[in-house]
Amino acid sequence: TRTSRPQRILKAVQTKATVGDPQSVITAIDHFCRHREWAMNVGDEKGSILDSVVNEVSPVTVLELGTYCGYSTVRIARLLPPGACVITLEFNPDYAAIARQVIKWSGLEDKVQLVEGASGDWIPWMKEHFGVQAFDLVFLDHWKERYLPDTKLLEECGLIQKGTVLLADNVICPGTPDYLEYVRNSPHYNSQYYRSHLEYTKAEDGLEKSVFLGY
Ligand SMILES: CNc1ncnc2c1ncn2[C@@H]1O[C@H](/C=C/CNC(=O)c2cc(-c3ccc(F)cc3)cc(O)c2O)[C@H](F)[C@H]1O
Ligand SMILES: [Mg+2]
Repeated sequence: TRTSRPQRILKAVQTKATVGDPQSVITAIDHFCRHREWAMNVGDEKGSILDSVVNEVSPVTVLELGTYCGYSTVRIARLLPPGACVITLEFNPDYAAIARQVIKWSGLEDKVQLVEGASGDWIPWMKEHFGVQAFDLVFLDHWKERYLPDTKLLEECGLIQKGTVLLADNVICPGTPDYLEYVRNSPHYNSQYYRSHLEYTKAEDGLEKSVFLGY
């Protein structure tokens, strides 16, 4: 049977990127998705904004919701200093398997903890299972209707503390209206919108950065 799009993305990485060179992995995926087949990676334009937020926060513990093929996982992990790590949740086993190989090809497996499972099931176990006190940065890029419930769950589990930064992809396209309304109107968050474009297209999209101010 036909290969899947994630399998074709992995093949592009394995034929075009250099083992141990994260930037070449990012470039290979962007080239494939711009010139061969569109895919829902955060992409190069929004990816540069993600990079600037990671550099600004210089996080020790990062949570990523929705790994897909691991493109943004590699973007984040390549900027982390020794000792810092990104925990990334992916509940589709086929995507998780591809992402593990993309992350391995980039040479960043020591900075990544890929957890195969659903955010709603795993968030309550983060403290106990991974010894996480609170996340410095959360990158939301999973099912759009889960951004708000999972943010509330992170708050309830004490995983969002004063200074934690939430960075959400796709707040315009496909859109996350209930999440936007929440973070923009809550007195506990300071929110700002980074206008950009939907990956590999001219359509508008953007990232919302929300800093938790404490209770
Ligand atoms: C619900 N809890 C989950 N836990 C763990 N993994 C999860 C969970 N939920 C999903 N996953 C996992 O996270 C990923 C899901 C990403 C969804 N992303 C998008 O839909 C998305 C869509 C577009 C898009 C825009 C315009 C258009 F015309 C068509 C598409 C652009 C984007 O940048 C996106 O991120 C993965 F697939 C799923 O298994
Ligand atoms: Mg996205």
